[in-house]
Amino acid sequence: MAVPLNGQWQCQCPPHKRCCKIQPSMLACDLADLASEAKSVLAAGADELHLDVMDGHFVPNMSFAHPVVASLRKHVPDAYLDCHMMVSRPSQWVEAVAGSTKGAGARYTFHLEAVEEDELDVAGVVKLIRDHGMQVGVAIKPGTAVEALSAVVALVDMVLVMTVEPGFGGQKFMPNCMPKVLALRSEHPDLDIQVDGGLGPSTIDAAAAAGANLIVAGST
Ligand SMILES: O=C(CO)[C@@H](O)[C@H](O)COP(=O)(O)O
Ligand SMILES: [Fe+2]
Repeated sequence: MAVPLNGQWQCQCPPHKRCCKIQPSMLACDLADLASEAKSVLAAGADELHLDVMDGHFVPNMSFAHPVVASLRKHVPDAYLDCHMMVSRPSQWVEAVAGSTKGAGARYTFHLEAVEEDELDVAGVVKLIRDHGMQVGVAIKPGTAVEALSAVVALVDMVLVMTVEPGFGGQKFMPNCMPKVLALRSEHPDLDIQVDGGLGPSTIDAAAAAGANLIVAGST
């Protein structure tokens, strides 16, 4: 949890690897006023900014992409940018996103389901992201079994367990995804586990009890 300290927001978690963070999804804001919306959630204590990039192919919706992220970065040079890449062939955008997020740190979270057979394999995508200086997240959709992550979980910094079908904000939290969080947490006590979709006051407890420590919240 972040609290104000000497005019800045400081994380109060003990100095172990796992820390609880709230990551507002900027998809829910007035995108025509993205910079001031971002500054306002950071001033209110948001730990990181969650940026939902959608390509209209991997998901049936489009949002914004790296040119917008690059413009936003100039206004929030100190913010950690948590890029949730809902895109097909995730390796193709690594260089562009690395360029647009340069600064205080960024994570490139790609969907396991989006990696195509004729691009790099999953380990190759992870390496590419690291080689470009970003942290790595891997995401799974509600219908993807947690076992699909077994070969990749040791390679990444974070796992995102989607709690709605990716593509739209404002959907209902799917509690039936919690056993996946529980299974990951029991195997990986120090892993950063993110949940995304329908999180708010009435659902955050279930997610935290299952072991999620990174909470994305858009419409809430
Ligand atoms: O990735 C996504 C949707 O695909 C999310 O990040 C949503 O934008 C979260 O919004 P709420 O469900 O909290 O309204
Ligand atoms: Fe997201």
